[in-house]
Amino acid sequence: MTTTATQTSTQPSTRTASDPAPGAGSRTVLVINSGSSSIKYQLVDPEAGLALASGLVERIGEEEGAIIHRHGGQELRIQAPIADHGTGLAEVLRLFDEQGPDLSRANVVAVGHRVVQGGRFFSGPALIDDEVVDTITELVPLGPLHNPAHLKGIEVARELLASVPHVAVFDTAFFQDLPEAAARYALNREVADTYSIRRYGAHGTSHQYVSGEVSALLGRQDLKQVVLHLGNGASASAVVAGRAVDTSMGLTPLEGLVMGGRTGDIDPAAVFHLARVAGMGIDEIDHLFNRASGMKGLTGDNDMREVWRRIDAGQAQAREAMDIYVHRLVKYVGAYAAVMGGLDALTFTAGIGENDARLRAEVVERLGFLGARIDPGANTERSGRARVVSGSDSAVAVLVVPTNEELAIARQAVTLL
Ligand SMILES: Nc1ncnc2c1ncn2[C@@H]1O[C@H](COP(=O)(O)OP(=O)(O)O)[C@@H](O)[C@H]1O
Ligand SMILES: CC(=O)OP(=O)(O)O
Ligand SMILES: [Mg+2]
Repeated sequence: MTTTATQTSTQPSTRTASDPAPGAGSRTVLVINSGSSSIKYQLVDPEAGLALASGLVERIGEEEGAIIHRHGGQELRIQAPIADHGTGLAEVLRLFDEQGPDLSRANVVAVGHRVVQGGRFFSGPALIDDEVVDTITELVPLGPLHNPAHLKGIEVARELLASVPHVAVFDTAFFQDLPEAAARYALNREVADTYSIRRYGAHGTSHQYVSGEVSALLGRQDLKQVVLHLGNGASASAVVAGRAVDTSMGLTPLEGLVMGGRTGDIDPAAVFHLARVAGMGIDEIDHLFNRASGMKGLTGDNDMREVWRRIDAGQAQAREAMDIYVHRLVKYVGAYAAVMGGLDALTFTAGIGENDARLRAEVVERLGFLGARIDPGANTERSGRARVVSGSDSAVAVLVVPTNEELAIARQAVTLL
């Protein structure tokens, strides 16, 4: 295990307190955002929009894991293998004990848990009890990469922080009342209804938060918006006047855009074909589509920075993979503009959306037919702040808005107290 401590100024988009002690009487929420191979966390003062501490557990289950814990302007980095999400979270709580801030003195009023798949059961945050845990467990087949991680996190957190309420905030909640034409597949009605097969979407907490920030930034509530959440998982949403009208993830977070390791859209007949002709089993195909495809399956690496390095080194397959990624994005933005009958604002968010100026420029260039024009200066600015990156001659406002699922989760969690 190696440990390094450094001064840091890189922080999530929640303002970070240089003085780690929350103001007298201010309430805080500990938010746990378990991804497929990582845990992001923040200790948040939801009223002030202030992160008192934040961090990240990376590469869970791999040979070389890492934990980054930030608070009071300090960043502590620990390198060690992390077996699973339960171990990772226990380690994070130990770091709070050892490095601070002291959770017992931080007036923690709730623990907020991100849960990707809530199926048709949750249209808002839920106080976690055994019944809610059972429902999240039943939904594992519809959130195979995420719900098992959330369950581990919930189990460990409820055990170690037993005196505060735990709240689940679902990625699917924002999409619960999608128009039926967007949510229902043209699958046999009886089968679809018996097995609850419909579009549930995901990343909804992020799409709701980011589209709300865009409305505030542009000073308009009636916007027709497309939000592109481009992280390791990636999704697009169409939002009209604050309500989601379509989204690219479907029954599970597999459908839609090209992702780090997931195919996104693919003809379901590929499944029949691989089973019949290649003799593959259903779990093998699941792994192939969910983990061994996307940018990783096309180039050998799921990190967009590495894909660009390979493009710059002249690797044709990497350039082709980027073309597939961009093509899919352009297709979705065009389709959603048609669905909404126009497009006022196009926003990029999450790890790739926020940081990859080159990708944004390529996508906006291809959307020139809609009148979209990038401002190269604003696009390549490295401030990390929410901003408009389109030119003054652009018919569509193009923006970069850092997502903050943790702050949004904290704000929703306190509504239940
Ligand atoms: N400067 C950058 N340029 C391009 N991609 C980046 C950059 N920084 C981070 N990323 C991408 O962001 C991804 C992670 O995004 P994130 O939203 O944290 O995903 P997740 O929540 O799914 O883990 C990484 O896979 C990496 O490809
Ligand atoms: C739903 C989903 O894909 O989440 P993430 O991007 O955090 O893996
Ligand atoms: Mg994410």
